[in-house]
Amino acid sequence: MTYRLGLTDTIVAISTAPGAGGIGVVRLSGARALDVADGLFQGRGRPSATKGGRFLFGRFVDGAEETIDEGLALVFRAPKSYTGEDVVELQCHGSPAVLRRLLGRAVELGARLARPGEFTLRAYLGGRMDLAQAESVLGLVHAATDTSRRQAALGLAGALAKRVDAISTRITRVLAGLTAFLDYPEEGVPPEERDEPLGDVERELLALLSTADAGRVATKGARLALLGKPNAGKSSLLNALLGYERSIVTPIPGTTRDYLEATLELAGVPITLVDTAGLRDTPDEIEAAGVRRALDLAADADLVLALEDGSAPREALGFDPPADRTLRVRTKADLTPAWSDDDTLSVSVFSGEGLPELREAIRAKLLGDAARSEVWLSNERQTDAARRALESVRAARDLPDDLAAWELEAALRALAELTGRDVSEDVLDAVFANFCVGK
Ligand SMILES: Nc1nc2c(c(=O)[nH]1)N(C=O)[C@@H](CNc1ccc(C(=O)N[C@@H](CCC(=O)O)C(=O)O)cc1)CN2
Ligand SMILES: Nc1nc2c(ncn2[C@@H]2O[C@H](COP(=O)(O)OP(=O)(O)OP(=O)(O)O)[C@@H](O)[C@H]2O)c(=O)[nH]1
Ligand SMILES: [Mg+2]
Repeated sequence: MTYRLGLTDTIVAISTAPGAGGIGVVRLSGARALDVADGLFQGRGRPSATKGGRFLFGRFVDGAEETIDEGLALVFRAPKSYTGEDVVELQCHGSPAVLRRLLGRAVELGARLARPGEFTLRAYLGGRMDLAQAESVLGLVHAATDTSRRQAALGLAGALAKRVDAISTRITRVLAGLTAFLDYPEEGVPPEERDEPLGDVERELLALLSTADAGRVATKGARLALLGKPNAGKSSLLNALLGYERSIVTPIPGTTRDYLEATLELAGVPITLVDTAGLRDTPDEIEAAGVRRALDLAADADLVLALEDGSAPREALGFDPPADRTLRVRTKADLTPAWSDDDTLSVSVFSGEGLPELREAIRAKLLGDAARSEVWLSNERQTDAARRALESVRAARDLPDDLAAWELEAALRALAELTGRDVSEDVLDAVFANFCVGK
């Protein structure tokens, strides 16, 4: 399927969520939107005779002029609309039956059902937003937490494109200098016109790339696995973080056998907590399977909480925690400590001590410095483009002027791809395929 086909069609879709709602919206966009609206709406005036930015009250009628529902027709005239084309919104009562009849009537009158994301695709192709903004629309539609909503809202306002454009401008300036000097190779470009600005560009790209993990975590959420020896207090900590007794706790080592998941929101990030079987060698086949599973879960987790009982003599963890994504936790801090360690957070689920610090440490580990950054890279497509730009800039720094110019051009292309000024149809297909119909 390619999106470029059918761009002259007038499209229609139900834009509100499925199910009953106070109000439902059917949206039309394209050259014939006003005609189609004329054919199914009867009010004091005709949509085609209405100025942009105005609405009409009336009734929606079927082919036999029977009333489907009463409601509003909102008229937007090209180019002042979401898509940049003529748009009519039919706002009716939000029942699936009404919405389907309206949709069917619009199709009878010549509109085509919109594909997922097609309204936003038209807005993009019409130059009303860049690709990063279109992805932010998707982010806003799917925002599960306030952090992801905020990032998407910033993206929609063009914050990412603005930051990328600033980087591109610096590269372009260096490139212009290089090109000017290409005719006089014996002189060479002075460092303040080449090495210094490229160093700045490299640092800016690195800073931008450091936000990618946070962007991914904010949109997709993170998985946190609790690991440790039997009786370390894993299930107790899971329950304490959740605020309810999800997992069985007993004084008997080996209580948790299969893993168990629960979700919560922490620092605006959707988190899946995974409780696992205590790590030990055991002849019990079921428990041993649970232990193997625990190790697999740790390998896949975004963050591992490695728990050790602070009230008992310290023993080996029983596994190799992944260094860059582990937080070490000393449990049962309300009891007399048997050991201590500066790199370990002490918590007690009984007294509650250390729990706020643990939440903060989780937040810092997942979001890092990005929490302070204004804009984040929010998906793999954007991150990949930024990474390629960085590679080219780095390569350019070590190359003679003529080859460096070639690399800088590649960096500029990668950045243009990031904001979507230079993308292939395949990329567009991939981006918009994730949208829902009506967006
Ligand atoms: N009813 C409704 N609500 C909605 C949308 C919509 O399409 N319909 N949106 C869809 O995502 C979002 C708002 N986004 C929009 C962005 C631009 C225009 C628009 O018509 N812009 C014109 C006119 C501006 C003006 O009159 O000042 C323009 O920019 O030229 C409409 C919606 C969220 N709420
Ligand atoms: N005093 C004290 N006891 C705790 C604390 N956390 C857990 N315990 C006790 O330690 C015992 C084991 O706790 P669990 O949460 O079941 O430990 P686990 O790591 O899930 O154990 P397995 O499922 O067997 O691997 C229970 O008796 C808990 O009440 C704590 O903070 N303080
Ligand atoms: Mg347990």
